[in-house]
Amino acid sequence: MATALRLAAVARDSPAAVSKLGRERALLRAAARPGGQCCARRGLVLRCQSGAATLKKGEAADGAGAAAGFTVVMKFGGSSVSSAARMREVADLILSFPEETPVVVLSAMGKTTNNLLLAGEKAVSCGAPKASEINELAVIKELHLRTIDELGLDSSIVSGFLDELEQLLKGVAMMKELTLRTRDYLVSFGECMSTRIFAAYLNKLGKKARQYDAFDLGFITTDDFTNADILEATYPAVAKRLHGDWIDDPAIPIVTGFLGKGWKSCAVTTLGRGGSDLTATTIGKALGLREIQVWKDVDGVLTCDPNIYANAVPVPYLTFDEAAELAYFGAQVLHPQSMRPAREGGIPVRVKNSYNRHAPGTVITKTRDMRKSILTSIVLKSNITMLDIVSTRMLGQYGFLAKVFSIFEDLGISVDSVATSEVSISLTLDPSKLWSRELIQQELDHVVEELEKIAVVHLLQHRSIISLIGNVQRSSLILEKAFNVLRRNGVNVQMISQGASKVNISLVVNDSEAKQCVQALHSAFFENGFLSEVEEADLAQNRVPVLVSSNGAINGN
Ligand SMILES: Nc1ncnc2c1ncn2[C@@H]1O[C@H](COP(=O)(O)OP(=O)(O)O)[C@@H](O)[C@H]1O
Ligand SMILES: N[C@@H](CC(=O)OP(=O)(O)O)C(=O)O
Repeated sequence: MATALRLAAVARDSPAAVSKLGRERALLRAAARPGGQCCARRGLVLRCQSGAATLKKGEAADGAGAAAGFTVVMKFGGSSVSSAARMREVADLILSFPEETPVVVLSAMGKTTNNLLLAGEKAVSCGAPKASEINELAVIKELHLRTIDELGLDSSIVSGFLDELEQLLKGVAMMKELTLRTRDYLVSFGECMSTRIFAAYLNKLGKKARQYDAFDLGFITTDDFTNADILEATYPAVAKRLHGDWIDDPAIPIVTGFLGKGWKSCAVTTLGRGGSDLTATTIGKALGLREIQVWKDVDGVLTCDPNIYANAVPVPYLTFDEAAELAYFGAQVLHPQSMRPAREGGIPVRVKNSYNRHAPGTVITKTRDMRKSILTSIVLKSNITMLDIVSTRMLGQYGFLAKVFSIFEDLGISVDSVATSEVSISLTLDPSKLWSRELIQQELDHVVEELEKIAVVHLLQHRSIISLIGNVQRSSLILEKAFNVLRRNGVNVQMISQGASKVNISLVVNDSEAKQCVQALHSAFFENGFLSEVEEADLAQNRVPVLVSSNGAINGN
């Protein structure tokens, strides 16, 4: 009966989960294995929580936050909590919203994740006696101990983790090997320490806080180490735990971003770089909260990457679809998968600047007013690989596309943008793969080898995808303007692709000309009065305002 209820809750939470019930059943059995409430932190395998995914009757994931008093998720990235001063600032920011009862999600401090990865890589080849001397280990120790000291906390909060980290690096050095599983365990130290420091600091300020490791809280994932997917059972498990703890003893939850627990391995997993955004939106959906806030070091989602072009300006509103495309095509500001739970839960996401808290930021919702919108943002993904595949079969022979894509399927490589004709296909390889690993030359050679059995293949490297995220109804105008700019700059576009949702037009150019293209496109679309010219023309033609939903459907005229 309890299992049936749990499955019903999973099914209600998301109809898509129904198809996964077999796996969920096994997962629920795994979650119910004895092991106590508390996961053993030390060691690569975590004990499974007892009844992690149970829901009592009437204890729905939807609205559980409201019942427990939680109102928002506030996620702070590494840049927001990079020092003691920043932790003070973030605590002050949270306390400046006394009307809110937040669930707080934190990333690792500053560049700690990068440093942990570098330390792991160095450990593989440095030899066990030298593992303690790895420079990045010293940087991590110094940062965390200094932060503890400056916040007036007890060093025992992190000293056990720092000792264990050193032991782990020695182990890697002895084995001369860093598996993906060990890599995930290694990087988990960053979030485990930042959240403990911050929770202790809030408690010191007199604001009751409770630290949670996501892998202990109910974040259940696939076992795809370094790029795990969150499973449906996570939602009721997280809701139940946060809700229950709040009822027993109210305290602000401080949750590790980025981490989960593999459903088969019971080991620590990570959600891909930047995965704390996904942790935040998952909690938002699990608790049915009013809003999900992701606090960054920029004034919201910008018209392009400020590192590529400093004149980028904030985009005030986005749909979930626009934000997802933007993230998927390489805008580092959001994790590519993070919009999914927010969209499913219908919960607005607000991207804010923790260094400039009064800036309005970007609000991401299902629909938005598109009256004045033409181009929303320009995204650049460099160093991608493009394949030109021309069939050696006769014109009109069917099955060519199927054959090509079955080769990619067999080799486990995802394809991203595609343009086709009767006998040829141009495609780029999925940049989301690059979040977790580089496609190595060997793999590319193998793809070409397989494809050459049915086609003539050209492998083109050092290409960039420029993605124009914009208004569904204005694609001709966007294309006209973009091609004008590119022609004036002497750039030849090598591939064009417009997805079915039409919020994204992708152009492939050479890496060497890509930055200059983005700058020229940005100044043409956003800086030279183009928008007002179009607006005036629209007014003259009496165009009617439209709303566009996140799936691209047009509401209104
Ligand atoms: N379109 C964009 N809008 C805003 N920031 C962007 C964009 N593209 C890239 N970025 C980069 O993303 C960074 C913020 O994301 P991230 O580093 O994940 O923040 P955090 O660590 O605070 O979560 C910015 O500092 C900026 O350099
Ligand atoms: N610390 C992890 C997870 C994360 O989300 O970080 P950030 O919020 O700083 O992008 C990373 O660096 O990937």
